[in-house]
Amino acid sequence: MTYDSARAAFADWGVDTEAAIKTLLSIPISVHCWQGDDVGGFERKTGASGGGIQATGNYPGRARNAAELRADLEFAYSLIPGMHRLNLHAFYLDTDETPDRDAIEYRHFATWVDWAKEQGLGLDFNPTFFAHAKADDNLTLSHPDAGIRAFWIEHGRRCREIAARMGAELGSPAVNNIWVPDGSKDIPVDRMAARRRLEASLDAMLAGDLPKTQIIDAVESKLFGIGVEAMTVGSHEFYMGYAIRRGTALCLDMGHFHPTESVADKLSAVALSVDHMLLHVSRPMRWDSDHVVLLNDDLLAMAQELVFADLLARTSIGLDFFDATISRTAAWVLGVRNMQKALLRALLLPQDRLKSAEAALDYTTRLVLTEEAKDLPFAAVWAEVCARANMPTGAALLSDLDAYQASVSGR
Ligand SMILES: C[C@H](O)[C@H](O)[C@@H](O)C(=O)CO
Ligand SMILES: [Mn+2]
Repeated sequence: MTYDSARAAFADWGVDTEAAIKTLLSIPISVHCWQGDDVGGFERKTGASGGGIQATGNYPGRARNAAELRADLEFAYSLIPGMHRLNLHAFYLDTDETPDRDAIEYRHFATWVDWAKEQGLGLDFNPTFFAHAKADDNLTLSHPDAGIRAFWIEHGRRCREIAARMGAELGSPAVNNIWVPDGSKDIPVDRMAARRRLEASLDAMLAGDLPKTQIIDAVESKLFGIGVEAMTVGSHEFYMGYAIRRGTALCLDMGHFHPTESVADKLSAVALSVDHMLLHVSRPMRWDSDHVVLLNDDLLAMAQELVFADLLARTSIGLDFFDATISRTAAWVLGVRNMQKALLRALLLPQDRLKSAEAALDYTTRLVLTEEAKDLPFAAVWAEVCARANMPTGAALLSDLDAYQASVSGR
């Protein structure tokens, strides 16, 4: 179907495709750097990821340094319509120096900022509380040892300063997301003490106001991880309460809840108590497996909630998956484009008619419209978005992805 016919088909439903395209192109997606190198980071001395997160697979082409990662990202962005962000973890510093985590400084990330300026990207940031000897107990900010807690507090404090400087340099606040792996493999007897220590460490780390125009602090909960099956210190209830008490943003990772829970359903509930939300868009399979996101029901529901609940302006959309069994650049491109397709579909739905039917308790109309709308020509509008950006769709996308993959597979 041509775009003009699609536009007319949507107009019959009272939907303006041009308005939908304009909104879609205004939504930045924060692309996670860690898909490009299997969450390895570029410190010159780390071992395994630890913290219960691990990429599996050995596909050729992993980025081995910041320059390779930037080249891979540039390629990925070249196939993603719109202007986006990069989500950088602290252990992706770009320097010949070997500062420990409690000694990193802005200058160790300056090349990333220069590059982001050149590319017109925003930056987001994350302290890295894993892949380090002082995280080997799967305890960091909640560690019983005050010295270890102090080390991680200093790391987190420095990361906030770095993130704020990035935000200032780029004129767009950096979301600084805090995820710690802390937990217990077997049943603990003093959960309260661990949670009190985490709260106190977070308070120490987040002490001192930084301008909201430069940084948005966020906290990320998790249900469980490998090696911390019995208890995660930073559970959902812990961080939801913390975000409300301390006024931070709350990160909802789609892989960090029980598999039967709908993370989309949480958005409107959380939004009543928390000003800003961060999404880690992911695809858990049986557990927090971080598969590449598909255009599936979970993603469509998430996008629909963002649009219908009018939450786009106060939700940062980040991705969090890593698959080393396929081309890493293809994983990025596919994942981001799927998020965009889901948003576009939500923007193209007859929102007002659906909401009116629901408000009138006319569930028949709501169901019929919902189901019939599934036949609308969304693909033609997406193809138009890509054509205007000079980017391929369909099988032609694969040729571009394959060609780039071939150029890096000798790494
Ligand atoms: C690398 C990320 O910080 C990490 O994936 C975290 O966000 C997470 O989701 C851990 O399970
Ligand atoms: Mn996450």
